[in-house]
Amino acid sequence: MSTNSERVLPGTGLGAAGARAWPLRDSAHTRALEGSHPAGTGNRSLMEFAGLALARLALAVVPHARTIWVACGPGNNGGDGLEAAAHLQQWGKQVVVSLAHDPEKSSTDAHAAWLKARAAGVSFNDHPPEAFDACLDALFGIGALRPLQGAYADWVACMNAASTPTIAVDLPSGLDADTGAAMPMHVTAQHTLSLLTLKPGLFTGGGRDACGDIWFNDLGVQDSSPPQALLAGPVAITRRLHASHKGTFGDVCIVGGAPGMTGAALLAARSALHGGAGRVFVCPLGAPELTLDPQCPELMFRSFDDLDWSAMTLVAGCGGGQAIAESLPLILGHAKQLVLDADALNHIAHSPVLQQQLAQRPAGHTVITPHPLEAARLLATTAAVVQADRLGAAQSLAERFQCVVVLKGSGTVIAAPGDIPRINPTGNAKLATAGTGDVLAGLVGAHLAAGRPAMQAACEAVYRHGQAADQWQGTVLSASQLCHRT
Ligand SMILES: NC(=O)C1=CN([C@@H]2O[C@H](COP(=O)(O)OP(=O)(O)OC[C@H]3O[C@@H](n4cnc5c(N)ncnc54)[C@H](OP(=O)(O)O)[C@@H]3O)[C@@H](O)[C@H]2O)[C@@H](O)CC1
Ligand SMILES: Nc1ncnc2c1ncn2[C@@H]1O[C@H](COP(=O)(O)OP(=O)(O)O)[C@@H](O)[C@H]1O
Ligand SMILES: [K+]
Repeated sequence: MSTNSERVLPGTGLGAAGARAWPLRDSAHTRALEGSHPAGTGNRSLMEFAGLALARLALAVVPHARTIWVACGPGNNGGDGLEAAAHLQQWGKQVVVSLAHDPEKSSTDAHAAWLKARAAGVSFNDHPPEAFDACLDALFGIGALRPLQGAYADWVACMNAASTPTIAVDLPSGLDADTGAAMPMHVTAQHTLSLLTLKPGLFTGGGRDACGDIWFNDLGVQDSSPPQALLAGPVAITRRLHASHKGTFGDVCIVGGAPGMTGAALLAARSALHGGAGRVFVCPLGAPELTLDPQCPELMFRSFDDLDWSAMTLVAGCGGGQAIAESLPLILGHAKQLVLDADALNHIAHSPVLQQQLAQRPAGHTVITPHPLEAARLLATTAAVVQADRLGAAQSLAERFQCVVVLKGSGTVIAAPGDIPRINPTGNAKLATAGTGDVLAGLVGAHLAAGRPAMQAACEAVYRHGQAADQWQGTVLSASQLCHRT
């Protein structure tokens, strides 16, 4: 029997992380939606649809499994697991269910599912079977609020230690559905079936590592209300008009590269060039004697004081060190379009005057690209706080500084004032190497210079940057190599 769920990540097609954009909905919205469809569709409850979808997915991804362990929690997530257990047992599998609660005290639907599982001949055991071919994590979904302890913690440890696949019901137990923050004890699944809605926490922070492949089943409920976030879709290929010239694609100027960090400016510049900018200038703050990049002779080197950059897109801060500080008032005041990265952001974080200047720039012309620590400095908090709610942190930065924010890391978040935040589906840990952020800043500059609105420029650049890493065949990807492939 084939699955009736859709695979969201990884998408199908060459290196495609996400084949299309998906609406993401948080747990408060999900509960409200559930409340408006208490009986599901037809005569079946949502839990019955969920259980059938789970059983069908299990059969599709582990078709040869004979013994399936279903670990069920006390809430409706456990109920979904019991529904699936009944189906799998009826389809000839040996199903062992573990419960650590009194099923007589469950919700009406979960109690009915327990009765069904018993009637189907499922075995019940307080301990996991000695050997199992697959496991369903039906411990906790959107209702898990506290750290997992006792039998639940033991079962999570057992799932994570097993060499057989785990399929998480709705979300991996111990993962926050809204933020992607993972509790110290959480399930690391090979597959996750998100039910009724796709939750944002699956795609950012700890989500990607905890979920494995991500699947979705809407349980037959259509929802056209505005989402709380969007999973960004693929970038449309733009055709270059025949009658175009280098001026059509805009000028990018890279200001950065303090002593010892000239490479950061060069990486950003090469990336802007390969990303499609018409002309790229470099103002190396720490190496005025530098007049040529032999590996990229297209780049033009100028002194920042002598160049008329007023009509260009500026990318400021890559390897900027202390040297970028004195230029920032001028840049913030006069750059037409601006990307701020690294040390530019660190200086702004320490200066209320620069912060005010940033917030007062004309709307829609500025993109900042902090990693979590840079974001924390700007918000006067810690990287751990930022990581605990990446969507919230990015949106706060966007509102506070009135600009587009690219909060980098696993599941990069792109936010703009008054807009729905996006989570980028592309990219992987091959990008976790020095200089890839400089490449991204240059690429955002190229997309801005080509005339894209700031939010679109940021989303496109982040998607392409990650896609290049997803399509890279080698195990190691250097920033220099990445520049050429975006
Ligand atoms: N909503 C929907 O649209 C649909 C929902 N569906 C499914 O229902 C799931 C949500 O169900 P849910 O609301 O019952 O929450 P769930 O995640 O089972 O956990 C809550 C229970 O766990 C307990 N508990 C929490 N932490 C604990 C801990 N550390 N250690 C021990 N106990 C702990 C908590 O106890 P309490 O806090 O009340 O003491 C409560 O009893 C959802 O993810 C999806 O799978 C689908 O069937 C159909 C559509
Ligand atoms: N595990 C990962 N998954 C996806 N993207 C990642 C991962 N690790 C790093 N990246 C990406 O790599 C880039 C690193 O940027 P940054 O931390 O600024 O590095 P640097 O300052 O050395 O250039 C960002 O675009 C980030 O999103
Ligand atoms: K679960």
